[in-house]
Amino acid sequence: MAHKWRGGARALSVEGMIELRDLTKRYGEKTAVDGLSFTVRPGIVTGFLGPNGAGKSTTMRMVLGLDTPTHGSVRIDGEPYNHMREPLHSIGALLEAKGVHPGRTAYNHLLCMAQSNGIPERRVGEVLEMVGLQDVARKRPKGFSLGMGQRLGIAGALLGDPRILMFDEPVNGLDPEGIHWIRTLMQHLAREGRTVFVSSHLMSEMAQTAQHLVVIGQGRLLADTTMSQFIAENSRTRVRIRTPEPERMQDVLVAEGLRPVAGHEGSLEVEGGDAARIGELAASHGLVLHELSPQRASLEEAFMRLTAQSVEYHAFAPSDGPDSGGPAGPGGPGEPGGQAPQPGGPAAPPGRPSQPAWGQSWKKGRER
Ligand SMILES: Nc1ncnc2c1ncn2[C@@H]1O[C@H](COP(=O)(O)OP(=O)(O)OP(=O)(O)O)[C@@H](O)[C@H]1O
Repeated sequence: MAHKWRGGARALSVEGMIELRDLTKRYGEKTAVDGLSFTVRPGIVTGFLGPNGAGKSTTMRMVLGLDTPTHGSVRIDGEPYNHMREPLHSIGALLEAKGVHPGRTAYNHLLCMAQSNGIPERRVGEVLEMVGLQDVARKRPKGFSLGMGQRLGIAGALLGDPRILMFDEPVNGLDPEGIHWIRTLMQHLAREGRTVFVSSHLMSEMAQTAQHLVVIGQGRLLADTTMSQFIAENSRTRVRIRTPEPERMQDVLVAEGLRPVAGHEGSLEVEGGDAARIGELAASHGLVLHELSPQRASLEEAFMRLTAQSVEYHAFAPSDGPDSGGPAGPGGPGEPGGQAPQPGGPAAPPGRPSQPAWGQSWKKGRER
């Protein structure tokens, strides 16, 4: 990956872009992708998010011409994938299902890909080194760990030194070191001016990796926006208050038209409250505060709010029983057995209707 991509006249138009226009895919009665239109641009990592079954993999398969759209179109660098003579030079992809010939070594697998795309053999050694698989180049991938398999898939994606890279769930099942490696690689590729389009279920991972987000639910576009705008537009802020006189504080807040709810460990939480105003109110009533902290919503929370209506298969967390609405305890965010804590992310507010537990108890029921 020696060069940076520089813009010529073509680069100003469509080069490095993936353009979807009214893309639709139906499988019988099922509409997997429903009129999607968006453009993925170079120089940044674009995260592609959506609950299970939202249509991410189907969309990515249509980008690569592996599935035929029922309606609409996808263009890469201005043309459909199937019109490209040597597509690996334009777009490299890692899809969930890896097609590796069981009898071929890692080296030969890449060599076959290279030969069918007019790529010189020396590039095979280069990409194996880039992904750290040079020592196992002559081994068969069937004995590879999940992480090694992902690295081999990424080596294949990088083979043609393409300007556009597309990864479907690249960190699925990887250990922290593997996740860190892929994240760093994607950011590096984007800094080189490449287009990086990556799907993931891991909200916290996307928060650290992507600058732009495309969110879909049940095949439809829900958001196409920057990361910071996405969080701001789809989440509400909350203020946490801790005081030795919670009842009196509550009365003061209610008198101001605010709606405090019982928070974690005896705290009060106010949706949409302004911390400065609450602090002034407390001072004017002589109330001692032990904590007054705005709770910034995490990407995970913003995502769940946005997609709550469009998840395909709902399952409910154990907390949906009689205890739902109580203080966040074990199993709640940040607690053992709960969702991964988010940097700056709040605990689930008590009193709020429970939402499906992300990544905990959702299971797909595929017709495939
Ligand atoms: N070949 C197929 N035949 C029938 N239905 C399909 C087929 N492929 C996908 N679907 C359905 O289309 C919908 C979208 O599936 P898709 O795999 O694209 O979603 P996804 O967002 O990638 O999900 P996940 O994150 O769980 O992988 C699902 O309801 C799925 O069951």
